Amino acid sequence: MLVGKMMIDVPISQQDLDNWLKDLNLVAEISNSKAILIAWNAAGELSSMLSSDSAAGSEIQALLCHLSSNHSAKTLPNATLSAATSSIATQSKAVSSNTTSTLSSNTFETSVDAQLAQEQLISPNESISVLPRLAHHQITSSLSVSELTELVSQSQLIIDTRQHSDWRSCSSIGSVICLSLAWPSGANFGFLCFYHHEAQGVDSKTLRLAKLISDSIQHRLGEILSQHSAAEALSRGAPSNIDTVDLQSFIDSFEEHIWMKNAAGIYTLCNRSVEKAWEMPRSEIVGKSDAELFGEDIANIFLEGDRLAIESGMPIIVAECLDGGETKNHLWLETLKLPTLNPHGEFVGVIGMTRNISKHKAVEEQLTLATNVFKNSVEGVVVTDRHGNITDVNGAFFEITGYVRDELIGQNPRIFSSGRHDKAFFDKLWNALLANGKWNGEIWNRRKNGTIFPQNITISTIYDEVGDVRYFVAVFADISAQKENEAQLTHLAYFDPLTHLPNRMKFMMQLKQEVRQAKRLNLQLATVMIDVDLFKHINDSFGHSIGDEMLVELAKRLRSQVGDQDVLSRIGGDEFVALISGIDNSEDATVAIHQLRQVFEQPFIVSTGDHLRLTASMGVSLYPSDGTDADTLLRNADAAMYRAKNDGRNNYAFYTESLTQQSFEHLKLQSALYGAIEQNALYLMYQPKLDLVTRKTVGFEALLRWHDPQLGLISPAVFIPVAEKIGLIHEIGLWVLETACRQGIRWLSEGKHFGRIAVNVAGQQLQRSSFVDDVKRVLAETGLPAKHLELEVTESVMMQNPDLAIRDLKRLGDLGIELSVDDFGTGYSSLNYLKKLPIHKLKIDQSFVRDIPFDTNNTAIAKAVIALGHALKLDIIAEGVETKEQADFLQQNQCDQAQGYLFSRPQLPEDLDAFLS
Ligand SMILES: Nc1nc2c(ncn2[C@@H]2O[C@H](COP(=O)(O)O[C@H]3[C@@H](O)[C@H](n4cnc5c(=O)[nH]c(N)nc54)O[C@@H]3COP(=O)(O)O)[C@@H](O)[C@H]2O)c(=O)[nH]1
Repeated sequence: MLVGKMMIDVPISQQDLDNWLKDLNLVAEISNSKAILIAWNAAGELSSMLSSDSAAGSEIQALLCHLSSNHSAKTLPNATLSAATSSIATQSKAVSSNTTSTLSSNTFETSVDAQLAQEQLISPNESISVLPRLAHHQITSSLSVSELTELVSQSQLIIDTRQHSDWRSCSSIGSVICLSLAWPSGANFGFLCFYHHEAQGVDSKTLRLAKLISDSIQHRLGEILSQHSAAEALSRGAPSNIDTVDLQSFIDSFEEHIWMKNAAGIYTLCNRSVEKAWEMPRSEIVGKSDAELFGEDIANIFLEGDRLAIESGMPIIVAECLDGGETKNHLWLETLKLPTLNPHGEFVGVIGMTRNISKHKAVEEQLTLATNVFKNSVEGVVVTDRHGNITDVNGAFFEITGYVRDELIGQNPRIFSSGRHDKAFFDKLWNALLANGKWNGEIWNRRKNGTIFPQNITISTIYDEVGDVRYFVAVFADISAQKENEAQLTHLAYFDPLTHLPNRMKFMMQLKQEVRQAKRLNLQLATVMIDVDLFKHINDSFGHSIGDEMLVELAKRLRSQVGDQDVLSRIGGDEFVALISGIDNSEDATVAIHQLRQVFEQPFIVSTGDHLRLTASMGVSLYPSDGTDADTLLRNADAAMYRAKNDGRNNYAFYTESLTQQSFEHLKLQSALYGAIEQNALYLMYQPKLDLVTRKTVGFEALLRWHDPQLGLISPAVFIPVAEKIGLIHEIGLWVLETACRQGIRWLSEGKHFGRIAVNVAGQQLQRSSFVDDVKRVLAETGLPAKHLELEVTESVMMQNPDLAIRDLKRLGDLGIELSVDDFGTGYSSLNYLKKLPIHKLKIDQSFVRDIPFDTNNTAIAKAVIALGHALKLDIIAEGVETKEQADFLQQNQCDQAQGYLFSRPQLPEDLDAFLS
């Protein structure tokens, strides 16, 4: 059975109020008590208040406060309580504005004064203010009328409030009767109280009288409701009987499920949608209860919704979820439940209109899920509008970037720019994003604290219904740790953990790359395999940790001996391999080997304090002569190394055996050259230079000679390049200059005229920044006037760095030294530079002098050089003149000077008297 306690909004006439007040006064008088009637409208507002004693305001207030505080103390937290007095006054105003419920003379007055009086009357005084305050909403909604009535009916007759736990605090009331008043349907109307300030003041007789009045009022309420319903129906012009067939057709036309249950909860009506949804015909639905149709669990859910609607007395919307079991989806229903009354105001049942909102719920669930994913994602998420302005970011984003929300909303993501990517990168990104709707890649961005970090980021375009760009969503992960791990793994994969040198795999990659480049640029390479001799003995005798120490130190030493462009790798326990690039021939490789071998000259001082010595065997293969691919080069270097080992260790070998021989020669030469100066093995010879017209001596060229006790006479054409390679050329060059200058001084002191002594300057000498100062110092130290000195610099050296040459040669020229371009015609001279160079003379290379005047090419070149030199106002000297024909030709073609075997071979100074005047 459904129980209805709805609020009913039917106005009460003044006449009825007056009559009820009279009854109240009468009983109050008979029983020597005070009476009060309080009524509510459908909105839960105080609509009528009748009192037998207009002066009993504080008692009424206490009564109200007591009832409400009693309730609110149980159900409402104090924090929800708000100032009450004005609210009660407002209620009074609502009462006064209702003309049908105007209060009689001994009710509260409706005039403004009376309202004010009432406001004062129910304003909190000292004693009341300690009670919880009564707010409008507490009476009207939080403390519902039904609850209040329930409280009232529970305490029908309290003869001594001090003995009653609920009433003990209400000190102004000694005894009280409270009766609830209801409409015929059971809906609350209000309540009736008789009270006395003393205990026992209200007795059972008063109770009987009160019940009489209560019954009378309730009876009258039934009549009022009937009259009101009839009048309403009349004014609407509604038919008294609804045609049920038409009604059925009407409700069948709705998609929603429409049904009606009577007061007993039995279905009396349903539409076609219900039949379809419940998969049963109307005949099986009508006449049955929810429990009969659906079983107890579902029935309870439906009945709970009905109960809420009936209790509230108003249409309500309830959402009901029916469990679809494990295999099926839940069914979500949203039902508008409307409690209905008959014309007599009696509850007759509930009308329901149900929609299936499962789809809506599913979308809602998806949204909740998406929101939670967004919030809780460990990846940073940033959303921008189509202009790129940030509209949302998630928590992970803050954690990763260090920004807070307010700093980001409305900003453009370019504030994270690290500067690592150029415009072309972002152009590509945007093109992909706009063309494909998606872009994924790695970006370096900047945190708020300025540090930059790598992200793996996916940017997606979100379009609206018409396909226009609405948002961009970027989801990214900070991959700093991943990058570090990758770098560590790469290092582990490609580098030796002990020495941190590239390992075999890395070496092979580099070797392959170098071979490709050497092929392209026509270069040569040397691969040097280095195997430490008998390293096992070190490990066995001193332990592996000492062995490791020595390998680390050895790696360091070897690394310091190879160039920045060269590669040094540890490919095995005691095996290293060096890749030397930028070599022109096997001699260059020999020089590199010599340098590598030097690292074994010093002992290795290990942590035990021991001074240990190592030697190594080395094998060399050259690209392209010993192999044109990486594998072959390494294999052949290895084979050469084994040959060196077999030859007694502490040795080296070229893969091509003849090169090994050459290399040994070269090394011998190299070693011998180191001691040549100290051993006085170097000396100078002088070759006269003559004026071609007068045939008089104009000078001598100083030519270096080396006679080694073991190796014999060695040509400067052989040892000067070696001296350059091993860095001895500066020392040797200075010795030549000093020796030539001293010879000049000697001749001067002997009164011999020699013109100028010409000294050859190697390229490396000129490149040295101290060269000009060195020359000045030698002139100063020897005392030779600069006008007796000439320096010969080859054309190719001058043109290597013409700007530097111009600067230094000018300084030398300013001293009074004459400058000649040696081997002219063998290199490429820029005429532009040539005319800027502070030079005095061009020397036609002997290769062009040979066979003139018979060789037409050389003849033409010689003529051209003479013409060019003269055009630049330079003297021309021809070298290597061996025949009279050559001399005649040169003379006829205005060549100024000549030197060569025709006139004299290079000779010792004491043999040159014939050329000195
Ligand atoms: N940096 C230095 N280079 C030097 C020095 N001394 C010599 N050199 C250079 O070595 C190259 C070889 O020199 P050399 O063997 O001395 O040969 C010179 C002459 O002896 C030779 N010559 C002279 N006349 C004739 C000839 O009629 N026929 C012929 N076949 N050879 C002849 O020519 C060389 C001249 O050299 P240069 O005038 O310098 O071109 C050589 O390049 C020397 O420059 C030194 O102290 N420092």
